Amino acid sequence: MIEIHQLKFSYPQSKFRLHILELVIQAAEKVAVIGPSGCGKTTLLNLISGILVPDQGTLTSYGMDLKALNDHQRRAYRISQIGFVFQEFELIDYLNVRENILLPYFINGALLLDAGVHERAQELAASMQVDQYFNSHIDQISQGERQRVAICRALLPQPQILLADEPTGNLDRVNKELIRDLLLEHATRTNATLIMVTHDDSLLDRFERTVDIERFHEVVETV
Ligand SMILES: Nc1ncnc2c1ncn2[C@@H]1O[C@H](COP(=O)(O)OP(=O)(O)OP(=O)(O)O)[C@@H](O)[C@H]1O
Repeated sequence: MIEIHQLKFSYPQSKFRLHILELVIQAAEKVAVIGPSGCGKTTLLNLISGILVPDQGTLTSYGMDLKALNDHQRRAYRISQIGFVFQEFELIDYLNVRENILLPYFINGALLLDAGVHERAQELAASMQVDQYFNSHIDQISQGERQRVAICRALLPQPQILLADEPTGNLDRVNKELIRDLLLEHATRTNATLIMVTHDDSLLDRFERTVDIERFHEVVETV
């Protein structure tokens, strides 16, 4: 469960102020996050993942008060609990599909790359319908396939919380729905919490809840 109470956050040298009075996301809930551009959707995901830290208030994730953790503990939380999928995929062009999926294991010493992980990578690629490209380079596959590879990478460490920031933004209609459905199906199968930011109202109907960030916070402009 993710619980936010009286959270206040601002960036240095920015007039933007995020103030979320109360937001509770249940464990394993599938939530779509909406709201106009600049209202703080990405900021919220970065707070939940521990990349950003609230200035005030509390943000508790699966019993952990993120503000009370030190940098090392927050990084450990992020590596062990969070899977992040981005609009721009953030794949590495000079690595092949398999290497991109395994990337978290190359860069995080805390994750152990053993035979089971290799096997799971193969299974995930099959479930995301990209296993036939395992040894292909990223520039040899389509946009929709790239996003599915990025999802495999996010899912491989078996995160409890899957955060997706406008993951369908650059895709055509068929791929938008496919990516949404694959995220939902995988989160359901693994009992993960899924929080997906989207601007596309036509994708909302399959989520358990839609959270409109504007309704949860007030933006205070200061001079
Ligand atoms: N690193 C930063 N430093 C300063 N200001 C920032 C930073 N990142 C975001 N902002 C500002 O914070 C506000 C909220 O940004 P955020 O990216 O969270 O909005 P968003 O709702 O995700 O927008 P969009 O739908 O356009 O992606 C914006 O006004 C943005 O300019």
